Amino acid sequence: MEKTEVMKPKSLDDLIKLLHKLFESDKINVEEVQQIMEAYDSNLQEWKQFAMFDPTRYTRNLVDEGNGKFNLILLCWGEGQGSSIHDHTDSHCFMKMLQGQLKETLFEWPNNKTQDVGDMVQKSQRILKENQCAYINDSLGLHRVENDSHTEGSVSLHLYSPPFDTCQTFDERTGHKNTAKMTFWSKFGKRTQSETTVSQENN
Ligand SMILES: N[C@@H](CS(=O)O)C(=O)O
Ligand SMILES: [Fe+2]
Repeated sequence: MEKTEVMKPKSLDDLIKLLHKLFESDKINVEEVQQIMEAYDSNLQEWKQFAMFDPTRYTRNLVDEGNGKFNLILLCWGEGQGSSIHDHTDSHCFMKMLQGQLKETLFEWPNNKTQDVGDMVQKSQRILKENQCAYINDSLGLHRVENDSHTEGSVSLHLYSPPFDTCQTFDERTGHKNTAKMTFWSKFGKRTQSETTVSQENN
């Protein structure tokens, strides 16, 4: 089978330009987006302005609003920090590693919608390495992401389309579900104000 040439972004700005082009169309090609994000060679100088860590939890830093079609968010994961098990609100989720590693654990949806059902079923687990780009949506399952390094922070770049600001989180032992509001630690390189001190839920 013929392999189509993958465009290689020359910089983070170039990647963002290419993404704007791709998302002009109503139909998005998941593999193409994934390949282009993977083809960007992470360069600290280009994204360090967005990288802000919090000692208590992972941070979400808005990089670009994608003309309303997507959100591009840089996530900073301190040593041992991770997310709870969550869904992605019917959006596409691309996750590109910029620094360090992250462990991604996939879970099945709990099958009883009204009652707690006990331990959630783990489907698979993998380590995401620098420059790799992973993809998930709700039909593939739920996930939890963790930086299990004791010595190094991790940084990842997430693209969500369409954008969303709430998701569902799940208790690993019971399958019990909650709605979480997702907030930004910073927007376009500037620390966001009081709204985040009121609710710092992420997930
Ligand atoms: N989906 C999560 C990060 S992750 O664990 O994939 C978020 O946007 O906060
Ligand atoms: Fe996620």
